[in-house]
Amino acid sequence: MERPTSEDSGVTAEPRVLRRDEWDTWYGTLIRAFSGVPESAEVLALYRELTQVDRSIGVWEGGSGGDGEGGACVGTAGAFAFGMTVPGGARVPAAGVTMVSVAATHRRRGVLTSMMRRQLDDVRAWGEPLAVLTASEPAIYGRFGYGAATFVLNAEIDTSRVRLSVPAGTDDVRLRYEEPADVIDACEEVYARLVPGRPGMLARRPGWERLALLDPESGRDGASPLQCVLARRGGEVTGYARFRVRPAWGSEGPRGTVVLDELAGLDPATEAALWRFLFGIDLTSTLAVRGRPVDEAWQYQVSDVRRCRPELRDALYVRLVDVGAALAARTYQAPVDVVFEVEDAFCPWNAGRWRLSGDAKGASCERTSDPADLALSVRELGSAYLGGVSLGSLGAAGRVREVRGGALAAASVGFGSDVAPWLPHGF
Ligand SMILES: CC(=O)SCCNC(=O)CCNC(=O)[C@H](O)C(C)(C)COP(=O)(O)OP(=O)(O)OC[C@H]1O[C@@H](n2cnc3c(N)ncnc32)[C@H](O)[C@@H]1OP(=O)(O)O
Repeated sequence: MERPTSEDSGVTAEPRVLRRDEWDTWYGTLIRAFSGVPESAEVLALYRELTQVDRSIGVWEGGSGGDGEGGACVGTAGAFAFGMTVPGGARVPAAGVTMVSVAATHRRRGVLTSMMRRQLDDVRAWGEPLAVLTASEPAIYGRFGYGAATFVLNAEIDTSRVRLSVPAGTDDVRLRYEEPADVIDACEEVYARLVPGRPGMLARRPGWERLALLDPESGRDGASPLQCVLARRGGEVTGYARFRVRPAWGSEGPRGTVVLDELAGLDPATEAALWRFLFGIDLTSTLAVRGRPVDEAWQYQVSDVRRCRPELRDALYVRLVDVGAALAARTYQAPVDVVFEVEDAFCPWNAGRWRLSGDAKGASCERTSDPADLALSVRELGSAYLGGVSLGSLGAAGRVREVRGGALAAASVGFGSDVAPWLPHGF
């Protein structure tokens, strides 16, 4: 089917960098594309502050000036400057693609495609080897080379029936209610210490810690304001949980729900103490958790995992913007020496053959004219990059072609990660 070009559909403007004074209009376009329900003033103010305008683009149509000035904003996209942990613990610059929208009046005319083109060219020019995002719909970004790389666990735990067995040392952990804002620095310190240990975690940029405290009444869905419990061991802060409680009463009595927002612990005993606390809050019978790591310990401590109703969900999508730099930035849990034949129609600078040699200490990845061992698209490399999706599984799905026998299994082991990659919060 022939598609109108951006020119014959009336969208003539190319994406251009946002100006600070255009933010309200630009953000208004985004909000409308997400249904138009207004955000609270505090949420709006924080996002205005966090937006990196010099890394944000918009498409403006019908303005008087040559650059579309004064026209309508019909497309938006931003790219936070993040540092993301990769296997081995290095922090790699990653553009956090965000706030993507196209006005419904201008959909399916190539506006998103033009923004993705501009943005990936920019990310490359900034020297950032990775672009990452969470997708409103998984079908959108594969064509631009993004692959689903991390998954999260959601659960609705029936705490009236499920018991938790905790490891030794759990009773040494002391918990205390605190005002969330009063202990934000202590919580951030815990968070920062966890970042290098898990691929996919993002070092928080200044100001991001305040996102976790935003608590507009409209977002509570009948639950309490945000509550916080701080964990200490031997006087030192070792973890925290932020949560809400939604009360409910049935004919049989109380059946409230604890809704977990965030939980972090520096050691297994602290984590277990926090989970035990959440399981046991009086007048509740459900613990609702979303977006947890897929390998989190509580799953192996419960008496009945089925009554926890676990559910997997795709989370972080990864795009290798510079294949060589990205693959060389992580380590490999078993030695790898493999030539990839990479297909990348959207970022052709990545296409062709690359030799990756590496182990648990480091890696190099260079262009080569040697014959290929494995053939795949950049999207599969993105999926496998953090060790959360195995190259072997992608091969079994027909998405990686093994050219040299044995190469797939060897590379698959090397790319794995002992700790499941995890993105703790959206952006
Ligand atoms: C990281 C984030 O911010 S995720 C948030 C993404 N934004 C939203 O979901 C808000 C609501 N939706 C929108 O604003 C728009 O529909 C967008 C941004 C998803 C798509 O914008 P458009 O300008 O319509 O996309 P564009 O015309 O460039 O489409 C390019 C291709 O992607 C396809 N496509 C676009 N959106 C979708 C979708 N939601 N599902 C499946 N395919 C899609 C198009 O059909 C087209 O395919 P083709 O090249 O085979 O013809």
